[in-house]
Amino acid sequence: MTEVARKYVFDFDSTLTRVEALDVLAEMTLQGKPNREEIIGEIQRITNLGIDGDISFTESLEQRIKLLEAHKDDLDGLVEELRHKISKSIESNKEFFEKFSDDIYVISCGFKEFIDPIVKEYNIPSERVFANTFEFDEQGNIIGFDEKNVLATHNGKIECLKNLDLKGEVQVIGDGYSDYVMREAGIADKFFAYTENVHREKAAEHADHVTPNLDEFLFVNDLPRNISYPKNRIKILLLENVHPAAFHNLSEDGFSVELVKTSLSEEELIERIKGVHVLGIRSKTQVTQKVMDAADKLLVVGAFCIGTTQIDLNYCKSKGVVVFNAPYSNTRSVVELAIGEIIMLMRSVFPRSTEIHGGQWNKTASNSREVRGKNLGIVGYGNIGKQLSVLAEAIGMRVYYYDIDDKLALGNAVRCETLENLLNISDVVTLHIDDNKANKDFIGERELNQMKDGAMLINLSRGFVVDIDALSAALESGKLAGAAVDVYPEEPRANGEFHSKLQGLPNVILTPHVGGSTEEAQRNIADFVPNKIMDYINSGNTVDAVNFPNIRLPKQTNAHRFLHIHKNVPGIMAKINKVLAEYELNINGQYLSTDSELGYVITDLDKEYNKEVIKALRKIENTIKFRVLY
Ligand SMILES: NC(=O)C1=CN([C@@H]2O[C@H](COP(=O)(O)OP(=O)(O)OC[C@H]3O[C@@H](n4cnc5c(N)ncnc54)[C@H](O)[C@@H]3O)[C@@H](O)[C@H]2O)C=CC1
Ligand SMILES: O=C(O)C(=O)COP(=O)(O)O
Repeated sequence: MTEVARKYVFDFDSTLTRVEALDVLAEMTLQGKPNREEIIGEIQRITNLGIDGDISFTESLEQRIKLLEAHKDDLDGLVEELRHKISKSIESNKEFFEKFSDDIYVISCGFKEFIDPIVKEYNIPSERVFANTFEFDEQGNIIGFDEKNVLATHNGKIECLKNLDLKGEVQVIGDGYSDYVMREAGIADKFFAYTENVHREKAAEHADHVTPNLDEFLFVNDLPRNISYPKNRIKILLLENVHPAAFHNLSEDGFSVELVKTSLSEEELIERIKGVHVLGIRSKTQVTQKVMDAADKLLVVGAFCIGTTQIDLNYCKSKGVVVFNAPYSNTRSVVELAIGEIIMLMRSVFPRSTEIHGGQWNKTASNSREVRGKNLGIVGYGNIGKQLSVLAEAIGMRVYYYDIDDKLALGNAVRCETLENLLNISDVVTLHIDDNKANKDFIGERELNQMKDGAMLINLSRGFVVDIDALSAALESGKLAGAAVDVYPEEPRANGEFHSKLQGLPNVILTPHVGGSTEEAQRNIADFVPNKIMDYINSGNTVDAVNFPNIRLPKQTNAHRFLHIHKNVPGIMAKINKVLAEYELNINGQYLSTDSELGYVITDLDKEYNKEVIKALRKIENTIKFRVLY
């Protein structure tokens, strides 16, 4: 694996560190000055002009140093600051710098005074750091730089590298055009545009390879690295307009994320799923067997909602694909909408509103009632049902509930033994049963007839739960005095035209599946689900997975982690450990979680391993998926 002859030439600013050091120095030295912002802006502008090669580098340096008004004493503070600003993937790959120390060089147009102490911690000695040096006056003020240094001149890096006369293949890793020119001049063999901190078009355009982090660089060169597969190679496809924070959270962690506003049809998804490692959906997208069969790289499906029956959970499991959802993030939003709708329906607010919008003043108390003292029947006493129970009591309703499971009654809520009991006594019936397909037509003609005359029905659960024909008939006949419906048997994939039998009926509130669509809920989901996804991809954790044995793993440093997903048949563990023993691997820790169909075993190893072991582990009969984490 070790290429003895290869040399690695790193840029410093915005490559090894996340920042341009002189910008940081400016922030420090200009503190408290009235025109600070202006000067910092100017320094950044000059820095960029220099980096992109639009003004000569010497010129850029001169102008900046003048504006800086820095002193020798400021440099200690700067170094301290830079220590906390090492690029994330550089920091996590210290091992590479240790192992290849002799072959690593820094060529920078920055200054040795702050570069040396930083890169020293990465085993790069001062003699392999090529950079400018400051000139100070007697008081220690920085007044200039050593103009004889080639690095103070335009394209000085070319000259510097030439003088070094390095043997073997020379690879340059940097973010700027000044790094690329070494390759253009033919002195370096390859240029890697390093975009972890800043993406400079000019550098990327000319690169042999754009590397969004050091992991990618190490992967391409097959060098030792902290994670076995660079995160930027992990593709995440987020459908159905999930909150932009999800995009931010996942991109921040280094993944390649694509956002699509709408849901996709099965055919479209089959087309798009190829090469995708993580799929994010909401309630609309159907993850069917055909979709799964087309998914050649899929590791995780994230449902950015509560419901998961749009996903073939078992088939996902059989393919080793873990599914997460957000079981609580939008609960409160649904509950608040239910409370609002109960009041709106009982007061006939929508008919009054429609009349007045049409120019009709109709002040009347008929069919307008308080909710206080009325019976609320909650069907499905789960997370939503229970929270609704508490809030409804707080506004004076008498709560009854029905659930197939035994559920503890909260507050003064009263459990009904049968659905019929509940339907018989409720002034408002609200549905919060889960999205299990067995709940299809749960409320049909018979159940509607069991309701009190003039009662109201709310459905915020799933469209297929209510027989819409029967509901519209009950409303038209006056059996029911109103309804609020948020979910429909057929819902469009994108915003646009929509038709339902319920349209135009009086005292019927129709909403387009927005029970969980609040800014707060969507924001919460955009944190919750990506955290689960990242936890699985980065560490192998499956806590809260809906279709997979749950396991929380200890964090490992300086270890290798193998994830092995297999059918739960006798003897697999023995086979795995036999292979590990054959390759003389020392096991640091091993964790197993199973259900009746599937086994998930995680093995931590404490030393380098022969890559052949991976092939051998993959070959074990009944293996579903195998992944090396780091
Ligand atoms: N409109 C919207 O935007 C949203 C809709 N939902 C839907 O709300 C529903 C409830 O969500 P959660 O309370 O979080 O679910 P949950 O799983 O916590 O509660 C569901 C409850 O329904 C009960 N249940 C299931 N089938 C039943 C049946 N046939 N008869 C009586 N009880 C039954 C279960 O035992 C459970 O207690 C789900 O269908 C979910 O998809 C959730 C969020 C937003
Ligand atoms: O959370 C759920 O189950 C919902 O029904 C909300 O779905 P949505 O994310 O709005 O498509």
